[in-house]
Amino acid sequence: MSRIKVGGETPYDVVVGTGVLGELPSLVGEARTVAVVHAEGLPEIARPVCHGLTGAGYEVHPLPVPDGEAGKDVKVLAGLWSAFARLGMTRTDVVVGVGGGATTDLAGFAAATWLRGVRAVLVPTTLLGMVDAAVGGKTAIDIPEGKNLVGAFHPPAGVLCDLTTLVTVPRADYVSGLAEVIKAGFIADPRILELVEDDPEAAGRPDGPHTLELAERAIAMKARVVSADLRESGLREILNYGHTLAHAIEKVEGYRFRHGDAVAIGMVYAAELSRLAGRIDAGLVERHRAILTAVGLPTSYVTEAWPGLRDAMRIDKKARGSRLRFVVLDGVASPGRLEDPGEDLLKTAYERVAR
Ligand SMILES: NC(=O)c1ccc[n+]([C@@H]2O[C@H](COP(=O)([O-])OP(=O)(O)OC[C@H]3O[C@@H](n4cnc5c(N)ncnc54)[C@H](O)[C@@H]3O)[C@@H](O)[C@H]2O)c1
Ligand SMILES: O=C(O)C(=O)C[C@@H](O)[C@H](O)[C@H](O)COP(=O)(O)O
Ligand SMILES: [Zn+2]
Repeated sequence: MSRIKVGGETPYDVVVGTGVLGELPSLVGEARTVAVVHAEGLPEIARPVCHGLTGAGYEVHPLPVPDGEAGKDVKVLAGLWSAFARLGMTRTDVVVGVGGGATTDLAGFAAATWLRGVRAVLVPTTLLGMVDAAVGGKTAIDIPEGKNLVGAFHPPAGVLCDLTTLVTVPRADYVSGLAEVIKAGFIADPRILELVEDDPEAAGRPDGPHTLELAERAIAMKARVVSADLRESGLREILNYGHTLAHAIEKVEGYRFRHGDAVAIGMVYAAELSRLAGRIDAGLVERHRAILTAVGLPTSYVTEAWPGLRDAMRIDKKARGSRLRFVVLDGVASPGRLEDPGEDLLKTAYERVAR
């Protein structure tokens, strides 16, 4: 078991290991009521969490929410607020979020907004949730106008990553999580890229020889970044590599497209932009395609979708007024920004990603 420290105004631990559920009460700390927000399709994963907390003396209330992205919805959030009111949740009580990144984003936002903020402890049960979504305090829901447009920075009080939960994750969802691990490799940790390239098949399995190391490396990278810049005033933007196009794809797909798959395509797009801007060579762009393809991630998207995607990108959170800003690379582990690239560059880069 390892404990990765996240610093900042409200420091917390990310506990990572196999069979570590017993650590949960120590992360929850003092509370009377614990509301366990979990994906409704995962009762068998929520049950041991609730059981462990009840055994530790808490008053535990399971609150099932729609699975996946369907849960990141204002009506679902309002349902949680009503449930918290019925339970009489006070500022000393705790929300525990159990599930994939979508469920922990929702649970975190519910905690951020209830009574203007109560503690959230997150128990991510997908690779993507462990290495990215549950760490760093970004919480959000989607609206038809765009992805994660309503949310808050609300760091969790603790994160528990029990790798045993990964064995039931559908393969496509596991591989989708690898996109964020690979993102961590390109922006900050070349060793991640080497580990995946050495044996892409093993990287795509939760029982692969390097699963723990890959997860720990990605979490440690994110912990370093968010410890220094919780509110994304600069450095934290690097975590958004590939996300400008990714969020546009998710929006035009009505949020029925896996986040990590969209990030994979978005990273190839950002790499193409980097190359067209003269910042990296073609070899590094091809390295993106090769590693993503090797693990089974998509690297291209529909040609005709460009006008809709271009429109959707206008509302990207990194934009300043009408000026788009992209995270690009100047090399592996050397992220930079590309300001207001111009329509020709944006379209030409897309043509290289289109199929
Ligand atoms: N807050 C952040 O910093 C941040 C970072 C990255 C991604 N995200 C968000 O995370 C979401 C994507 O997360 P995700 O890829 O985990 O998707 P997800 O939450 O939609 O989960 C994918 C599917 O796996 C199921 N599942 C979860 N755990 C399981 C398990 N142990 N066994 C079997 N099935 C399981 C879920 O019910 C769902 O159907 C997106 O909404 C994205 O925007 C947030
Ligand atoms: O933590 C961050 O910061 C990230 O950008 C991580 C991303 O992987 C994640 O998808 C995040 O939710 C995107 O944030 P957004 O601010 O672009 O909605
Ligand atoms: Zn992401």
